[in-house]
Amino acid sequence: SSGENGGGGGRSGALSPPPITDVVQKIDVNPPKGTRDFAPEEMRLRNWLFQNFREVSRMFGFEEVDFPVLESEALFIRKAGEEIRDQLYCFEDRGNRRVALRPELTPSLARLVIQKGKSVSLPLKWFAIGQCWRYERMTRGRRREHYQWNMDIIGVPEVTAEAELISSIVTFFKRIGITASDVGFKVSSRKVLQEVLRCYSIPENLFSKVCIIIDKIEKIPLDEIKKELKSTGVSEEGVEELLQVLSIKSLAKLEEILGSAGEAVADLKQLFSLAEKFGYSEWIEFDASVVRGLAYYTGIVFEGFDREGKLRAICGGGRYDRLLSTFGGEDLPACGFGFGDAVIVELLKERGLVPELNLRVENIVCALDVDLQGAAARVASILREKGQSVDLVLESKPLKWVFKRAARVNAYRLILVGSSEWQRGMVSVKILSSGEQNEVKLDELE
Ligand SMILES: CC(=O)Nc1cnc2ccccc2c1
Repeated sequence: SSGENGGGGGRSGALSPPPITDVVQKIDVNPPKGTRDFAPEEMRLRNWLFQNFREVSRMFGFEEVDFPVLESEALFIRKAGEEIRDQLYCFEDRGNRRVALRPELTPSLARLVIQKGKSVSLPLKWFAIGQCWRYERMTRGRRREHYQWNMDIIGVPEVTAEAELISSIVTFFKRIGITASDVGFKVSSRKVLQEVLRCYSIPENLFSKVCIIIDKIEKIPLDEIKKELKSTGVSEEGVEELLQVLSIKSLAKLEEILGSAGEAVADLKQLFSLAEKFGYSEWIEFDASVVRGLAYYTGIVFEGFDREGKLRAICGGGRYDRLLSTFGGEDLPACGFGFGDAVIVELLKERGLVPELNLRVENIVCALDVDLQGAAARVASILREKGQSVDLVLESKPLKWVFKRAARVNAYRLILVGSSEWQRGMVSVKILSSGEQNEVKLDELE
């Protein structure tokens, strides 16, 4: 506590002890449970990841958008029994409004599309990278926040949109050294379930609930799944038929069961043929058990998985043609995906693909005595005006310290401002890798 609060404390000598109000109780310097800090090394990796997200989005002609991390709770209240709903980070604000930290980006995107209405021309190709939140009991020790890359195409009913989205993710994986032998995409369509449920005259409004239950098929025991399905109103026979269909791993088999007339088979055949044209056939496989855990998907769904089966889904997405109308907007065909920043880093570590990202400063500039500090500042400004990075030594330090600092910031060269050279308008430049040192006129420094 310095002079500003009048009382004692401050730096000058041993005055009276600071008034009791100034003593801050020891605070916990760790971030809140389930959240992370990004110190420089972690931030470099995050920036590298996001730069690749952005570069791929740009290559696919997508425009970046963003939304508030705080949204009206109503945006996320869905009654399909999703996990994301149980873990909503929601509260009442000082204006007595029910608000929530967004658990995903798609509803915000839908909201903005409706808000823009006729003023935007279709198709929209938007991407966002945003922090998403969940509140879950820390018993599971899982994170409460992560960053998600989303890409969405609004206004395209054809499967070409889903094929384009998968192509963008494949492009991303290839950019960071991940191959089709590392990961794959399981692809299916919710229309498969829809067509089966129709055979058993299950009412449409149960469709989302059934999907959410089925999404848990690998997470909870099978008889629990059956129980939940029956309590939702699916008949014994319907449950058996559903589970039968979900185990299909080939499109041909699916066609045998569902026939060739339905949209599910037609969409999936088109997707696989487009995948061939895009050149990523070896990345995708049909798997009828993929339904994804978000209520609003209506068609093709897909998820990226690691072929060693050690990690959770890397990314996931699909078609959600009804989401806009649930917000009172005009229905618009839409599809998109979410790609989290956590599992991918685990995968990169597993595969030894985390890049070496060292801080590199081009110059470290140091005055050799205290009355040359101004001269050193001038040298730093000249270099910075040329767009160069400079770590300017801000206090008088022994040369030993300066060399240590130069190594720490991984400087390319050390520029020393000494009085005899400065009299002659020169500075001393040392290339730290080779040790080569020479004097350079100030106005010839580049
Ligand atoms: C692996 C991981 O951290 N998952 C994660 C972490 N935080 C979240 C926060 C909101 C929604 C989903 C989330 C998912």
